[in-house]
Amino acid sequence: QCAVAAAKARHFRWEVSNMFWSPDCEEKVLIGINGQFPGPTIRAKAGDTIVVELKNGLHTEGVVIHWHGIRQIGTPWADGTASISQCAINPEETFTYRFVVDKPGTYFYHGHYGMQRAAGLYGSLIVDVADGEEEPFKYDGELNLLLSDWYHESIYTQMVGLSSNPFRWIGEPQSLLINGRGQFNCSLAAAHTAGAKQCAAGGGNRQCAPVVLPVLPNKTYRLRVASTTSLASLNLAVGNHKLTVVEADGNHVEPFDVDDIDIYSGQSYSVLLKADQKAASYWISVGVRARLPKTVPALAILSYGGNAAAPLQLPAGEPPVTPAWNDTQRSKDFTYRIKARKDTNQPPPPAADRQIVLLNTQNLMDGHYKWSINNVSLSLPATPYLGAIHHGLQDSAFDASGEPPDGFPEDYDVMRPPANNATTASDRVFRLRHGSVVDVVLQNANMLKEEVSETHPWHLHGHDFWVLGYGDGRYDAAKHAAALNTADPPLRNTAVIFPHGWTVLRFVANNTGAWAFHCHIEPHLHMGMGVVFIEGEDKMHELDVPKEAMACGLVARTAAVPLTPATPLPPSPAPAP
Ligand SMILES: O=C1O[C@H]([C@@H](O)CO)C(O)=C1O
Repeated sequence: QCAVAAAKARHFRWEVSNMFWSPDCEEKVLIGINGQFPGPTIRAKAGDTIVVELKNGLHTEGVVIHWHGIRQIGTPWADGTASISQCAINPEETFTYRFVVDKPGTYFYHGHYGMQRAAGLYGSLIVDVADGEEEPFKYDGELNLLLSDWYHESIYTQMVGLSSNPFRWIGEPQSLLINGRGQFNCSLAAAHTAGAKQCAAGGGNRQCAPVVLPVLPNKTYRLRVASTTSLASLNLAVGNHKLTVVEADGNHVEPFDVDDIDIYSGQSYSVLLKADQKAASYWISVGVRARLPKTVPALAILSYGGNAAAPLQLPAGEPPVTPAWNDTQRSKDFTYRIKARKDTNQPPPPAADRQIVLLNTQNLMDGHYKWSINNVSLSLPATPYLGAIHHGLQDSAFDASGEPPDGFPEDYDVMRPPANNATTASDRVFRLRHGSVVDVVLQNANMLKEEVSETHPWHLHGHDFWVLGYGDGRYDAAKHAAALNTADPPLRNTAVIFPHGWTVLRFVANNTGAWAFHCHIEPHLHMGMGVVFIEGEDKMHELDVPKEAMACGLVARTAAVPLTPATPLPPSPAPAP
């Protein structure tokens, strides 16, 4: 009886606003929630309903919040993606998100309108197992690390640069943040100099004081690590401690031991750490991977003694050095080791109904830098797809005359810069048959620069997918399909493509909605690096979409002429005495 009654609604009343803050000891303006940065942590149990009444307290711009990793089964309008699942919430308006967190795991939430995530609009979302359930691994305590990167330039300056001709790239971040805290001034010195260590004590500024994680000797801790960086791929290492990886993106993985973990934007991990060392404290380093770093590592402190209020003992010795940014083989070795946990594994369907190949290229469009998928750069429509289809307005709200290309020419050389730079922008969508099994081949390619290909973490909304395999060069089904892993592939919501490489994913298109699938690097998405999947188009008119979610574009106009509302059922007559 108790187990059934346990699921509950958890209410949050939030106001988003701009505020002065010093995340890396330099004062800037960022986007916070209820006066906090990062935003408040949501903690719930699997099966709970989360209700967030979100007031937009920004002065002149809309806002939405995406609940990253939550599948929104039956509530696609609560996915929080502007132009896709809802209209941006206007200043002074309040919108209520209501959704079920169906699966335990380490998640986070963030803005999904323009580049608001990079302005600091994010926080942790942690879902514990339901009452009476247990994780398949044991630990005594938990530590939470939300990783991000931080730019001193405002997101407006960044966005204007990205869309200008000539192009102005945002460059590398000024600081890396752990739970919203970094130390820019210290990072001017090498992170391991004595001065930096002093600086790492925070210089008395509460907002940029380093994170101290209290542990008790011989206890085992679950470190929850999530990355919501705008650009940086990261590596996390804890001095003198091994880590055992047990969870990735809200799914169990077969445990394996490592010295450090790579984590790409949009991903999360749980790692177990045994506090089995002798000193009073140890450094935790978070460093940049996959791009030539111009940002020094962020530092936090693992403090034995268990009392966060005790005077801080800076660790003796050097912080651990995270692996070289360009040791791609090491990143591949780590990533390829991630497999579904044996005793909780649910293997994927053995075959797909449809394969979509997505070629990732950097292109020029009328002199503007774009990222395109099969030579098409995503441009979002004024009317959210979900609302447009719900109202039967496909033909006028976006280009519904066809799908974007689902492959690229046989003779295209993924190792050379694109010969044809005439990319086009489009708001076309892929329409997936409800319940069909879809394979996506993400194909990386050369940039406009010779010999360069970058790492991209792709994130799917509304689903987890199985990662069936990775490889180098061009994916060739005849050569590679047989070797894909359909036995114990990990379930994830964000998977990386390595430079000049490919990654194959499989998912079941059984969640009615409009779902973004995109590179989680904020400037890359802004430059068009994504696609949209429409699932259950024929069922979308049945959805109970709150009217306030759709008060913009063509749907705002139809809302003035109300749809024929379903006649409410009359109240049941009182039973005869
Ligand atoms: O999108 C990008 O643009 C720059 C560079 O390619 C052009 O300056 C870069 O490193 C990206 O990831």
